[in-house]
Amino acid sequence: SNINLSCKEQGISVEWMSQICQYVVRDLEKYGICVVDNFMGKDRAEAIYRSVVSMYSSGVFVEGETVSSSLDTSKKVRSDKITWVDGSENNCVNIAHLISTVDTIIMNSIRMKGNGQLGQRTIGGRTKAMIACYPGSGAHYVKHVDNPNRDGRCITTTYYCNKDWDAKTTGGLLRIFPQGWANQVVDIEPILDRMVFFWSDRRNPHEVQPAFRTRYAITVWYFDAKEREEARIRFNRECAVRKNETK
Ligand SMILES: Cc1cc(NC(=O)CCC(=O)O)nc(C)c1Br
Ligand SMILES: [Fe+3]
Repeated sequence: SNINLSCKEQGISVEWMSQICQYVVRDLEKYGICVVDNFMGKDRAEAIYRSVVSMYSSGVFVEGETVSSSLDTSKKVRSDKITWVDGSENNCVNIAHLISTVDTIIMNSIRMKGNGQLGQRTIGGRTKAMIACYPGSGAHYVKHVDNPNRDGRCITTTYYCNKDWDAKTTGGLLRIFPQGWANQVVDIEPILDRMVFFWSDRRNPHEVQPAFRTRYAITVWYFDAKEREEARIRFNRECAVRKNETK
């Protein structure tokens, strides 16, 4: 089947792939969140870390849209710097492999048709990979929902490549407040080679707590085909209305 083909092409073991997909399907259905450690293997994870560090020092990162103009980072909604890659850029060969590995997992997990949420979904594309850098000194991201208004994004996948991260001293936890879990929170340390999958909608409000060391994360969002199409139709209709108004 083409699952085996894509695994062979990418040098991924079919056993590992089917194991991970079972975790993803089970945990997304049950908790709406799935954390997988040792995702790419230590060597490749450290190569990804070196790539993002060198990209950051080459100055390609830009400010994530800041709501408040205040320079004081504690008042900003978010203080990360971001850059978007599709994996073809130079020094991104390992990030390209990360993206294609997540693609294969998402496609296989959908095909496994968990009888719950995943079963009803058809993944229709994804964003590029957004590399975010929280430059330390208290950089954070306030509590938010990735997709509060049905823009099409259904699964958020975030990969961490921070070597020797110790959240006790450097903070930077991803804290998720899963809806329907009373006041339970899920604290996830952004450690090297950790992959997190979670529903992008209102089920998973989350924040990045202040980080006191440079913190990197690579995020790819996967679209639900139907929801994305409906969002596109709404967007085009709103554009048409706006055009009429300005006439
Ligand atoms: C640019 C952007 C990034 C994120 N990332 C996180 O929430 C934190 C993930 C982490 O680094 O642990 N979310 C949204 C809604 C936008 Br937009
Ligand atoms: Fe987010």
